[in-house]
Amino acid sequence: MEYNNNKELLQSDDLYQYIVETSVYPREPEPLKELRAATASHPLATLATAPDAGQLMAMLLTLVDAKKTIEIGVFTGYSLLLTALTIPEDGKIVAIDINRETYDQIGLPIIKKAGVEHKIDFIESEAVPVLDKLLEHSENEGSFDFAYVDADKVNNWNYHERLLKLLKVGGLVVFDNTLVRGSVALPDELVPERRKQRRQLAIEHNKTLAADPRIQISHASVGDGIMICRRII
Ligand SMILES: C[S@@+](CC[C@H](N)C(=O)[O-])C[C@H]1O[C@@H](n2cnc3c(N)ncnc32)[C@H](O)[C@@H]1O
Ligand SMILES: O=c1cc(-c2ccc(O)cc2)oc2c(O)c(O)ccc12
Repeated sequence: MEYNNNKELLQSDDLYQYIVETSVYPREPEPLKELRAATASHPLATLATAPDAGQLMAMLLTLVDAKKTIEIGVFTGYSLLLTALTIPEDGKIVAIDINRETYDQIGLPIIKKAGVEHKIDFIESEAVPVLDKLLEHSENEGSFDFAYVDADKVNNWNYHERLLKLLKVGGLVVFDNTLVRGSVALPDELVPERRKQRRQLAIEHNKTLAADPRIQISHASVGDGIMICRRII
């Protein structure tokens, strides 16, 4: 076993390029292309949701007819814009990030131009208190169709517990970065130091999700890995 230094999960960069060039980029809406290009020059550009993971997310949003959604972790807004473009005109997204600078500077002008800003309620805050506030109003319980979690990994279980209460039965929570560039399958000694903590958190979170009887799961090896969780009870 050896450490795969490819940017993506697949063992071949050429295969990843084949997938995005033949199936993802040709179908990617113009505003998302523009946002991906605008994000590329940011020093933290790799934080953005991968376009192949985004395409699967758009399919999931469509399949569950998502109208009311939550997003935790916005950065410049790639996954937020794809959600806003996918849900209906009267759909709503509660978008939470501790810092709105990259959203305001890079994402928002493109989101405004795309005509979907009215669907977004951006809240600049730690996410846990926002979810707790939503749960104080009983009408929010079981009312959301979809949630996307792409923020601080230490809080993933706190998000999961709260989101399960906010989601309808049949609703989805999708967690990003569940495979940490493939490092979850490697012995600790082969993992670069900078990735060890994220890898350990992902291994524990994936294990807990797999044991949670309240959800159906599917672990998809797109982007950096996404865990799709469907509330079943
Ligand atoms: C990986 S980026 C999100 C990428 C985004 N989904 C996209 O497609 O571009 C993670 C974001 O989570 C935010 N974040 C980190 N910890 C947070 C917390 N405790 N509550 C809310 N947002 C947080 C960061 O500020 C950062 O913008
Ligand atoms: O360090 C990362 C890297 C990613 C990442 C890797 C590969 C992709 O195709 C997309 C994204 O995403 C991250 C992330 O979402 C995060 O919250 C922290 C770090 C990273």
